[in-house]
Amino acid sequence: MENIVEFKNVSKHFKDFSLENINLQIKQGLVTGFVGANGAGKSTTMKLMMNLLQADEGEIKVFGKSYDNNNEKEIKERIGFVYDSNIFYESLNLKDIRRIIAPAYKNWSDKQFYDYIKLFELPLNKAIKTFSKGMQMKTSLALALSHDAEFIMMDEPTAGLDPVFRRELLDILKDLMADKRRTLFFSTHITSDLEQIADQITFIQRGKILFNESIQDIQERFALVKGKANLLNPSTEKSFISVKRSSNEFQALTNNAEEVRKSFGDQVVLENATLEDIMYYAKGARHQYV
Ligand SMILES: Nc1ncnc2c1ncn2[C@@H]1O[C@H](COP(=O)(O)OP(=O)(O)OP(=O)(O)O)[C@@H](O)[C@H]1O
Repeated sequence: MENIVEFKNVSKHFKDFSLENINLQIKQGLVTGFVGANGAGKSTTMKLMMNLLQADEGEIKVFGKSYDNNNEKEIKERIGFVYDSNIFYESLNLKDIRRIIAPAYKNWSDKQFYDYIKLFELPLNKAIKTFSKGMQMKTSLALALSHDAEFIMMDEPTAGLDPVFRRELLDILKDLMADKRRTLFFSTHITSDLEQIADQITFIQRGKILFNESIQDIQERFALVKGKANLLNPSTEKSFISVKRSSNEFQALTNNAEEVRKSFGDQVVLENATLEDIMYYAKGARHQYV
């Protein structure tokens, strides 16, 4: 499977925060969900992908090309970056925006644009400032699709949307992905959206990628483990990413369910871990795990 994006040992340092040694591959035709706590580095990673920020170390390739050698325009033609807020001058309407944006793209299709505007039920003549958050999100998506973007990147597209529109948006995204020609990468805090649509999950924590795996692998490897607290000692605890104790019992997260099954047998109970469980336990992780 082709890599649409590839990060090799990428680092970016700010005064109080660093993205460290990021290795990441985004595969063609898949939906990859990007999760991590507030401030974990998701937007920074996406800005690096868009060349809105430049890495201090390492190599970034998009469609197999780096941003040097005057490749930027060619790469950007093929990306639709869906922002989470209105980036256009607010008194413009959709007709004005089309007039400004269309000439910038070789692959622009007016037919696609008007088809999506109709599908998304957006008004052409109303100022963008009157649009709801959901309408602004649809506008960004319609623009990305009108230049036939192969790689669609969205920063928290479902944040602040009502549940009905969220589901509609997920349906639209599922339809777009049906022919596997496009690749979708989006950040979110709403893990239930990912359970509906994602093939792959990239998990970032404090500037480090903890894993980038298929949903199936995550479901197989990760589990919540429950048992009596007297089973815990420094050696057995090594099987767990993090452990929460109450007086006589513990609950823990493992990323190696099979090993835990072998070593603890029926002394413990294993349950499927949701993405939310993984995020919750990973916050208290005692060590780096991949
Ligand atoms: N230009 C910048 N200069 C200095 N620090 C920055 C800059 N951009 C981001 N940061 C810092 O980098 C860290 C990561 O920010 P980032 O926006 O990437 O996180 P995030 O995972 O997208 O968070 P959220 O889920 O809250 O949107 C934060 O501590 C932020 O303050």
